[in-house]
Amino acid sequence: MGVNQSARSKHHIKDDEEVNFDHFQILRAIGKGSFGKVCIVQKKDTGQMYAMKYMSKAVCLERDALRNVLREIEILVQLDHPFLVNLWFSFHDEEDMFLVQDLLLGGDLRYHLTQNVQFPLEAVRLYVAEIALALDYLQAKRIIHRDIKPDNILLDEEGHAHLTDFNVATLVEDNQLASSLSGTKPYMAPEVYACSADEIPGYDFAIDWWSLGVVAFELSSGRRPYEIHSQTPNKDIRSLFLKFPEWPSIWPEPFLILVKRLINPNPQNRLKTLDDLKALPFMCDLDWEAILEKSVVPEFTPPKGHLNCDPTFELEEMIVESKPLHKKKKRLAKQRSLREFQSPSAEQQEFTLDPLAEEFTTFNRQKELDRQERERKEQEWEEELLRAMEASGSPSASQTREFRLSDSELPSELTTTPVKVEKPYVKATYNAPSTSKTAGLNGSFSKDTKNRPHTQHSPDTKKSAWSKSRSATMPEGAKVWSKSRKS
Ligand SMILES: Nc1ncnc2c1ncn2[C@@H]1O[C@H](COP(=O)(O)OP(=O)(O)OP(=O)(O)O)[C@@H](O)[C@H]1O
Repeated sequence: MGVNQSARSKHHIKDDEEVNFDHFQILRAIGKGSFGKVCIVQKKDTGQMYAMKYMSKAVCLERDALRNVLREIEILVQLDHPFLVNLWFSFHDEEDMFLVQDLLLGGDLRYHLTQNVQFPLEAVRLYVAEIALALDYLQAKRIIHRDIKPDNILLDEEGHAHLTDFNVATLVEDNQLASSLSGTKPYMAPEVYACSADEIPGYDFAIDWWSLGVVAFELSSGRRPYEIHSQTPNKDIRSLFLKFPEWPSIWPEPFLILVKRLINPNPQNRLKTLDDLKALPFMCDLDWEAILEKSVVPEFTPPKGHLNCDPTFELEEMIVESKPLHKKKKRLAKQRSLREFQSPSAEQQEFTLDPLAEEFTTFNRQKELDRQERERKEQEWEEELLRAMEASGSPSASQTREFRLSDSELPSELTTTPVKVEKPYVKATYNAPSTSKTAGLNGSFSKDTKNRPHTQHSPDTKKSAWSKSRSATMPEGAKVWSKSRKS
């Protein structure tokens, strides 16, 4: 479904307008998670397609999951990597919170496992390399994902892997450890369980590399190294880790070494850096630059011609859903006009349902990219001007630069100001300092184990990494929604 040029200009969004639900055309439902649903959308002004995940505020509140979503968004706005599912926009309305992300049409690895795809080792090698690049990037930003599993690795149409779902991710300060029992049981590292049993003070990035090892094992054999399910008691899981897994005998030695180094119960001896991975015999002849540029062709290409997802999501949204997304506009308009006739106290009630609304981070990556592009062009223009002046015998570039105003001398809203000085004319460019806003999340995030099979989330009680990360800087496009609560 295309949006032609005139239709796009009709949908032009003003610079000062916040992105919202009306800016997207809903195309079809493609997925469902514990708290939200996912559909394909098209941005009306640009025609660009995205995946839009939307979560009911009421449901999240009821299941004590609101803080996790706010936290996920705060982490996502800081990230941009070829092997992550990147966030483009986040916003909310009275009913839902929306995350608009890269659209990955190749399906998740869990879907392909259930379709009995037998991944060749070459394919697994590339997944490991791509996810390892993403982990290395996250590690540099001090983020532990904590939920690496086939369900959270989405393929694009060519078959490249992208890590998603930062719902239980955490940000740790230097020399700090994470400590909560978070993740999905069969993929959780031994030290996560040991920490929950109070035997160790915490764990670090090494847990993500363990999970990557479990994923590599599963993709290459169709089973996991240890027989662990969501109901397996933690103490039984811990005794399972005392034995070595049964390694498939058909695996070639270099691949076996890779998996053994990842699934090492001792985090000190585990493979946990990109450099260590690159040095392994199974990985050492890879062209890592080409991998990062996605120019290595994946061995497994997701089937084209049909959506790689369960088709029942679409039917469910159309038939069963009591608040279907495609009827949202009408529904909200009706509710809003109804509210106009209600007492202010009813309006207050709405806000009591939405206690964290003021901490929601609205985000617009497009705006940020546009700003960067504008700055790049201004910079180019200035350099060209200086070159031309030098060539024509005008004051040298260094002399000319003396005429530039410093940032502090210019009004903050100024982007480009021609300034007249003694001849020749000099253009002073205001290079806006990268502004940062501080996230306003309070406290730790909550436990929401009840309705989420295989997944446990709980607060990092032994330290408050997240509360420390409250001062994390965010890109220009991010801002904390600041509508004051009516109380
Ligand atoms: N960016 C995306 N592009 C394409 N499909 C997606 C995208 N994000 C999610 N999906 C699909 O939608 C499904 C549901 O996604 P969602 O993140 O809500 O669920 P989940 O990871 O299973 O959530 P949870 O772990 O919270 O239960 C995924 O399994 C995936 O197949």
